[in-house]
Amino acid sequence: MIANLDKIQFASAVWYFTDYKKSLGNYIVDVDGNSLLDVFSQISSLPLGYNHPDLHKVIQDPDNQIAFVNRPALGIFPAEGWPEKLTNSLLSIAPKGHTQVNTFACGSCSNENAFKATFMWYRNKQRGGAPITDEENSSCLINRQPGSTPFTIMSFKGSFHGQTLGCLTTTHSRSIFKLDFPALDWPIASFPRYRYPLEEFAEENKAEDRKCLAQVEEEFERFNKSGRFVAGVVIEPVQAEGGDVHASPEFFQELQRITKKNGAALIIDEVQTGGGATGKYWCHEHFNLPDPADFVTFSKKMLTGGFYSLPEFRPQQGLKIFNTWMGDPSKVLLLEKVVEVVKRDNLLNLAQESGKRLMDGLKDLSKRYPQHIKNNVRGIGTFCAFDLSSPQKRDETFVKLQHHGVQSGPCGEQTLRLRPSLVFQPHHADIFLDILETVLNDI
Ligand SMILES: Cc1ncc(COP(=O)(O)O)c(CNc2csc(C(=O)O)c2)c1O
Repeated sequence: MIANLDKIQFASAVWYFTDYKKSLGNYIVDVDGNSLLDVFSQISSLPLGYNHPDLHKVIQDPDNQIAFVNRPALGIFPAEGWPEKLTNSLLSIAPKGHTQVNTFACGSCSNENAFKATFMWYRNKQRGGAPITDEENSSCLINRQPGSTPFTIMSFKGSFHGQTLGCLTTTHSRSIFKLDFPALDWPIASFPRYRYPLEEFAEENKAEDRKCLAQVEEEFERFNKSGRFVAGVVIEPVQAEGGDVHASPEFFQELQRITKKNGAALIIDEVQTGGGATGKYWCHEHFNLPDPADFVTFSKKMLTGGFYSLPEFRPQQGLKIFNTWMGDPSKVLLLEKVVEVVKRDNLLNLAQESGKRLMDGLKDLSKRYPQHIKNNVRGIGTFCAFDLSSPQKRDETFVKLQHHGVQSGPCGEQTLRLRPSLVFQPHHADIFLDILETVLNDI
């Protein structure tokens, strides 16, 4: 099957063809009939696992079929009832203080448009109400200032924000994503790298926070002095592709203060951390930020891309935060049902309960197999990860887990990350941990 696909397109990234009829709940089934406990869930994008009956009902409902058949250009032809759909789905689970939401196709599209909305907001602040000049309108058509601005977005080493060109400039996780592509010269600061166990290295890790925050301040000063104004800062609550790298609530609280002090926007990229796996819909809500983030971008488990933004970031004109589809109402119909099921079945609490079972078990295995699992087991809810002793051992463990019936996911240099769906229960954690121990005795 891969060979057949490869006749049509590059297919070497395919892991295996999947039987989406037989895949069910937490289990993915390949076309050979092998059933694996899926703790990766399509790169962390399945909210309710495979073939959830409530989602099938959404599609079987005749009132909904119209939305699946007629995909609207949402920016100009929304269907009757669209505001209510957005209210019942996305706004019903919005981060505290957010009342505005836009939908887009994917995570990259959401981050790209958050960057654009940030640049417009920053330029309008500079204008202070002055009219747009003819020189601005003519110069931007040929990519020249003043119409094209010299603004930048600050990002962090190890980050991942997408592979479209603007996002790619803010992505720094793996060279394979960056090689051969042009990149904009935007500021890059360091994301904290902690020593574990955290309780033993509290002072060292606080010093690490201070060092990284000082770099943020330095980059603001360096770029603003040169007129390459930093209009926004984009950051993941946990750097996922970069290796599930965590930072303290205090780091994020201080980052928000520094960002505000420099007149820039804070863009929190919840594409991978958002959607409930951390026990809250929004991971950054574990950080008790003093104020709402200016933007919260999302995709994956939310089934639609998009961003929440504070009212001051609304565009002043049409067609600037805009594209043909602006998302997909059929995905928002599914999301509406997901939100209902998460509430009905208390799945955010389940993520906390299953996550605790995972973390306790992983910490126990890291104590009993220190030669294989490093002592930096980390996670929030089921958004967990552990490091093997080397990239090679990580890869070997990944393959042997697969052969023993577990589909996990690699990230960073030597990390295995867990990204189960929200229907993952404590007994699934036990099954995973038992199989992991079997594999640890075989690597
Ligand atoms: C934190 C964060 N921000 C943005 C993105 C981009 O989302 P998509 O464009 O892939 O939907 C992602 C997507 N994650 C992702 C995992 S592997 C991958 C890839 O392009 O290879 C992408 C993300 O994790």
